[in-house]
Amino acid sequence: MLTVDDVTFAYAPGAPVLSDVTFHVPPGQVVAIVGRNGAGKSTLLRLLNGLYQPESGAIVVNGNATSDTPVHLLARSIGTVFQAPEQQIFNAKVIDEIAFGPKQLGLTGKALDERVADVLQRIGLAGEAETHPLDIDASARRMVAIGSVLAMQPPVLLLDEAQRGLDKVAIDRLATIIADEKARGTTVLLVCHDMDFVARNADRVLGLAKGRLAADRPTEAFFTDAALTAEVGVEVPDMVSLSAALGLAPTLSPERFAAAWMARNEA
Ligand SMILES: Nc1ncnc2c1ncn2[C@@H]1O[C@H](COP(=O)(O)OP(=O)(O)OP(=O)(O)O)[C@@H](O)[C@H]1O
Repeated sequence: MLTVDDVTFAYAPGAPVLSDVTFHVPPGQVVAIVGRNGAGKSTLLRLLNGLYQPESGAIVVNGNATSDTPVHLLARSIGTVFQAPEQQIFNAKVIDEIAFGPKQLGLTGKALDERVADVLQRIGLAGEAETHPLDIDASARRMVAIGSVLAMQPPVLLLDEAQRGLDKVAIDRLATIIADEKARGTTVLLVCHDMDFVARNADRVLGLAKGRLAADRPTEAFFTDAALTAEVGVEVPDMVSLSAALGLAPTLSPERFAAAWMARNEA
């Protein structure tokens, strides 16, 4: 569970980069935060994991107010995969990188081994457990960084452009991981410029424009509102642009697209 209430933040006095931002995300929901470059996404993310404090308003992560929870304790509630996550890697074996976080949480013995084995399998690297993270390809290395956060089982998971640089197989694997986390009741936030990835994985979209929350809609309702996507300044997924190009009602659903296409051809 994540609660952001009326949050305003400025780097310089009198020049807020986020103003009056309010949203709540329940457990088991996947929310994408989208917007133009400079809209305030990374700033919001740093507020959520307690690296910055709001000028006004409040943020509560899994029952912990960011204003009075030290960042290292907050990290137990909110796991962040930063952009360029491979820079978070510092162990000499893939398995040690995955085990590091759970060990810090006090896991030992069978519980630790099972947790690590499960994550290695989920990130597709069970066969590379003993390999040095620098000896696997960039996509796999990124999966190691994602796995090291998953291994902590945070109730809130922030993925900042985690799909960027992944190969096709790894992107599918990440989609499965997101779906599994959702099923486990994790609150998942994606900061993402890839609108096809957002359309495929998010239940809901928050659109930031000039530091304000311009959109808070279910994913399909967001992407099929041309005025809103223009205001937020994002591309629409291929399925929506294809529907529009063919003069069909915009949709993210291949089934609805096919039904509309066939109905028109039969008419
Ligand atoms: N450390 C900083 N000091 C001063 N201004 C900053 C700082 N970091 C970001 N900004 C400014 O705050 C605004 C929001 O930036 P932010 O990085 O949060 O946007 P973003 O949506 O994440 O952009 P991008 O998609 O390019 O990552 C921008 O105007 C940016 O120039």
